[in-house]
Amino acid sequence: MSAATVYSFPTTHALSSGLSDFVEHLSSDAIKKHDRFTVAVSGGSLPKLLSADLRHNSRIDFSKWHIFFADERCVPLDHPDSNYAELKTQLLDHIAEQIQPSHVHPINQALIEDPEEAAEDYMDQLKDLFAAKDSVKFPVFDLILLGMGPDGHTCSLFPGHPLLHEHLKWVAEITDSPKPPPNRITLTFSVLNHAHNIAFVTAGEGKQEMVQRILEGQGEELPCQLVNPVHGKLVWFVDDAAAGKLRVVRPVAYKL
Ligand SMILES: O=C1O[C@H](COP(=O)(O)O)[C@@H](O)[C@H](O)[C@H]1O
Repeated sequence: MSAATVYSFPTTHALSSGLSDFVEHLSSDAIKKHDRFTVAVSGGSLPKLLSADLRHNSRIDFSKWHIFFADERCVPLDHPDSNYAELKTQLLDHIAEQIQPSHVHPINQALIEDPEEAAEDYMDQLKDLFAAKDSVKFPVFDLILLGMGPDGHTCSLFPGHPLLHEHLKWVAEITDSPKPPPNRITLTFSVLNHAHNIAFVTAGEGKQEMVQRILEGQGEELPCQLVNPVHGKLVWFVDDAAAGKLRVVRPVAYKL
């Protein structure tokens, strides 16, 4: 995997605060450059770690944000398994007066019974924002926020799954996810790797072995190791517990 900067924090509280500063910095840079901030957010433990501090950050102009989902489970938007529902609880409900509803892009709920159609529809949503010109090969997000599953999966890209070799689609369907629910849609590596910035966010002792395998291991093809930005920057936000087994990669303290 390409050289990543690893930021480690003594507690998840400190991690959330550092992450909020990081996102604020990227958001303000992107808004200065192109008057908007495009971000894709994962589910699982990420929305909580992301939002604890961010939702109180009054220096951010959320009205310029366009929020997509790095992956989504094919369930209703108010289902406990929905990544959108979790982000809504953790962040969107807290910034509802600042964010424009049309700038938040959940999966089309009418299509959850047909993951292939749901994925195509999601690609159309991306095209509406990113591909005003036909020449756009892949959407280029200002930031993609990724989680890391204990098996090394990220988004809904699982170890050994054929989707690891999907290079054409922007959004793919998966109907045999080893982690329930089985039906999902996910951004592909082609989209992930074209982002300006990618941040993995993970915490807890339960993740330390996999963090070490991903960042220091060799000869494996774990999904998180296939995240290699073409031109962008790759960073990890972890707590000291998750960084506990790193021996070669030296985590650094986060500084703007
Ligand atoms: O199923 C999923 O899992 C991953 C990892 O979740 P975590 O709870 O171990 O952090 C998550 O990044 C992904 O978005 C989600 O759909």
